[in-house]
Amino acid sequence: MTETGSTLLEIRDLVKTYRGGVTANRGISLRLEAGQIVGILGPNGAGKSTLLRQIVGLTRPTSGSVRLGGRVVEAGRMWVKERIAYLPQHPLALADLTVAQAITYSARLRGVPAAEAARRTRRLLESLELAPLAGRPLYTLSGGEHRLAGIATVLAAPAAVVALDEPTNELDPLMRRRVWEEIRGLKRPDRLVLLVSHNVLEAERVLDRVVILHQGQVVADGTPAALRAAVGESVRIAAVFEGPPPVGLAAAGEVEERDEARGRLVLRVDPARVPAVLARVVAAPARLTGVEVSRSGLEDIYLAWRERLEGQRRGGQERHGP
Ligand SMILES: Nc1ncnc2c1ncn2[C@@H]1O[C@H](COP(=O)(O)OP(=O)(O)OP(=O)(O)O)[C@@H](O)[C@H]1O
Repeated sequence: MTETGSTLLEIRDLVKTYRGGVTANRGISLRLEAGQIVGILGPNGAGKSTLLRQIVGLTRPTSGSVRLGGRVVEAGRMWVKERIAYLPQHPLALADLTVAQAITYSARLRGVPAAEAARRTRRLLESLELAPLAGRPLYTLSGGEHRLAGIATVLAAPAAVVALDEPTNELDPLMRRRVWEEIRGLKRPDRLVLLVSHNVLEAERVLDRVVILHQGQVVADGTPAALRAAVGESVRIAAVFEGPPPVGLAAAGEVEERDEARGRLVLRVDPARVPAVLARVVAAPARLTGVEVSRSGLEDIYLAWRERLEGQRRGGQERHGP
């Protein structure tokens, strides 16, 4: 947990048990600071959306609290609406409005003057390539178009806390890139951007801090660099051969993937071993058609944490973390 004087959002011992008995969050405590973009990652059902909905005040915690600037967040309060902008995973609001109306309305709702709201609407329609859809009601849009329109409504008047649930879900690669640029552009010393994403590789480029949830608990929390160091720095060597990959190029524990049919061999090695292993890959008695060497990224960190947790569960251990 990061301890500084500039905590904007304080989450204490948050527990959420839904009617029906599913416990989605089991005692989450976090201090989140302004000036950061924080990613909440974790497998399906880990409790990410539940956490986000409690943070924005839409889901009431079973116990524990969420405080924004020291005040308990409660749904429907004007001060909460003014300070938190939220993109839900399945947006339903404003469905009868046209794309342009929804963006403008959202800006006006947060107190943006009419002329400025119109200017922002034009800019967002342009940058997110929504101009051809400006006059279409939201309910007529495709999944990806709807998501882009939702992002535009949030960006029209970004608040002190911007909470985005899967902002790039259903978007094509070009629009994903645009949206990541817009998210990066949201970073300001007085604003906290929180996002849930499964696009770990893309998220990594914008995140200052990563919180990994697993079964409703925080299992890792830190900068991407710190989390990388915690799981051990390693280098990934992905080689493609014509025909089945040769054996014996690396130690058994270093082989992450072997695909006989595609001739693909993925190794994960200690940085000091890279020259020796690469030399063997290149000198192997099979035609090498491609090789890619990369440092471990957030996706690897994430997978390593999952492996570790599953190992602990199999071993019947109670303790989480490295
Ligand atoms: N309204 C609800 N009523 C009952 N159970 C719910 C409700 N919403 C979520 N859950 C359950 O709570 C758990 C956590 O769900 P949540 O949506 O927070 O996970 P998530 O990490 O966001 O998952 P995903 O990545 O699949 O979106 C899941 O087991 C889910 O089925």
